[in-house]
Amino acid sequence: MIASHAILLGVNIDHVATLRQARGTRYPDPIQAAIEAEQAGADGITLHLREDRRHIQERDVALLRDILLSKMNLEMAVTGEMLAIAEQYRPEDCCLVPERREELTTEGGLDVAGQLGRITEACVRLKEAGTRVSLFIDADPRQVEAAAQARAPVVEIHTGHFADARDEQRRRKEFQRIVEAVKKGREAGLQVNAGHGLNYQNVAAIAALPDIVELNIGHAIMARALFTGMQSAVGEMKRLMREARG
Ligand SMILES: CC(=O)[C@@H](O)[C@H](O)COP(=O)(O)O
Ligand SMILES: NCC(=O)COP(=O)(O)O
Repeated sequence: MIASHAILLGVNIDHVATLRQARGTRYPDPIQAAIEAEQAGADGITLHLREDRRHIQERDVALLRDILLSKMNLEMAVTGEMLAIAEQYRPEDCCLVPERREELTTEGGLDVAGQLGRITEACVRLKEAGTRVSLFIDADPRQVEAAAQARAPVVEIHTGHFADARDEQRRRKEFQRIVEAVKKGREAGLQVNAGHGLNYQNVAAIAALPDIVELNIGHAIMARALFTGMQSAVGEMKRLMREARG
């Protein structure tokens, strides 16, 4: 069997900041989490600067910009404020996500097809700032096609519906949707990433898909790290992904 290319892990550190913001203290510091995650093998650090600043703060973005040895994947809404911040800090990657203040976490993918002009403008603006744009989209071929039309080089397929599926039939259906979306993305010449809700139990099925380049995983790794430490939590996720890829 020809081994497919290695799959990369972007570690999302949002929820270290959630714990910090819970009391407004200076600890735990997501900066330390990022450094430890990189030392444990993270191929990149993902952070979501939300409009409501519920966890990651702009200070975190600024410090990590100077500290990271791997790459920064800055997740953000498609707003003038966030585009200006991305132009200021120039992360290697910028993942455009939908955002609603009342949401508990990201609920769905970005509707690229329904706002193609606006998303295309954002992609052009970020490319001019030297940032590689990724669009966080549902496993929907129509959204994949729209992402290609918007000239985004990367898409990140939302795996939350697969992760949240409560029965095997639903999980298989959501998984098949992801398979189709990944195939569509490759056919469109896009880099295809995936993320949201992935954990130590469900990651292998997604990591085994040979055309996926990168997984962005945060909540499950941070939860595990609370008990086993970051080195072990990131290392175990990398091992599961490597084994799944073969
Ligand atoms: C886009 C995505 O799936 C997540 O990275 C998102 O950032 C989750 O938002 P919270 O980190 O606020 O749960
Ligand atoms: N884009 C997905 C991400 O960065 C992490 O999502 P989660 O693992 O915290 O659900």
